[in-house]
Amino acid sequence: MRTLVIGIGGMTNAGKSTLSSSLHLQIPNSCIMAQDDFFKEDSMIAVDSNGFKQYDVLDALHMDRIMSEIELWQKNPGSFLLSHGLRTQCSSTSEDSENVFVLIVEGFLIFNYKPLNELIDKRYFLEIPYDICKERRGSRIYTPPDPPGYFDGHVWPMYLKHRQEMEYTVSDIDFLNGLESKEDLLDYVYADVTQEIQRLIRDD
Ligand SMILES: Nc1ncnc2c1ncn2[C@@H]1O[C@H](COP(=O)(O)OP(=O)(O)O)[C@@H](O)[C@H]1O
Ligand SMILES: O=C(O)c1ccc[n+]([C@@H]2O[C@H](COP(=O)([O-])O)[C@@H](O)[C@H]2O)c1
Repeated sequence: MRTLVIGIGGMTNAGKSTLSSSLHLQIPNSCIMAQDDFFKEDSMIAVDSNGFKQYDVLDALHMDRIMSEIELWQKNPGSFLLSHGLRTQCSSTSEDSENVFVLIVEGFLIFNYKPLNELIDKRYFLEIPYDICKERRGSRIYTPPDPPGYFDGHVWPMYLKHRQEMEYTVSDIDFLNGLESKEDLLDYVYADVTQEIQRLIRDD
C-alpha cells in the first residue's frame, strides 16, 4: 500500500475547490481535506486596528486539527475513506502494493504551514489576476460575509505577504494559471498525478 499527498494551494477563489473536487472524482481511493473546514469560530478571530477580522492568517485556522486528521489518514487510509463514507476502489486482483491512496489537501495557506507542507508530495498553486480575484470574491458569501473594503484592506495584503513568504521558503511548486478552463486544468493535473501514481507502483 502506497500513499500520495497532493497539495492544491492558491489564492482565494482561484479554483482550488473546483479542481480538487474534479480530481477526487477521477482518482480512485482519493479524498479531499479542505483547509477551509478548519477555520476557528468567529469569536476566536483577532481584529486589527481598522476593525477587520484577521481571517487570512494561519492563526485563524485549527492547523493542529488538520494535522491530526492527516495523521489518521496516514495510519490507515482505507478505513479513513470508509469512515468518511467513501468507497475504496482497491483492485482485489492486483498486489496490495498497486493500491495507491491519494490525499488531496486544498487551501489558501497550505504551503505556509511547515509541518503540513513537509507532508505534501506534489504542490500546485492556482493564481489569477487581482481584478478577477476581487470580482470572484465579491460574488461569494462567506460566514461571516466580507465587510466593505475587506478585500483590499485584509485579503489581498495578506495574500501578498504569504505569497512572498511561500516563495522564500518552499520549492517545487507548479504554478497554474487559474484563467485556463476547468477542463484543461483538470486534464493537466490529472495526467501529472497519474504519472506520479504509476511511478510509485513501479518503484514499489
Ligand atoms: N478554471 C476556472 N475558470 C473559470 N471560473 C472558475 C474556474 N475554476 C473555478 N471557477 C469559479 O471561480 C469561483 C471560485 O472557485 P472555487 O473553486 O470555489 O475557488 P477556491 O476554492 O480557490 O476559493 C467559482 O464560482 C468557480 O465556479
Ligand atoms: O470559512 C470560514 O469560516 C471563513 C470565514 C470568513 C472568511 N473566510 C475566507 O475564506 C478564505 C479562504 O477560502 P477560499 O476558499 O476563498 O480560498 C479567506 O480569504 C477568508 O477570508 C472563511
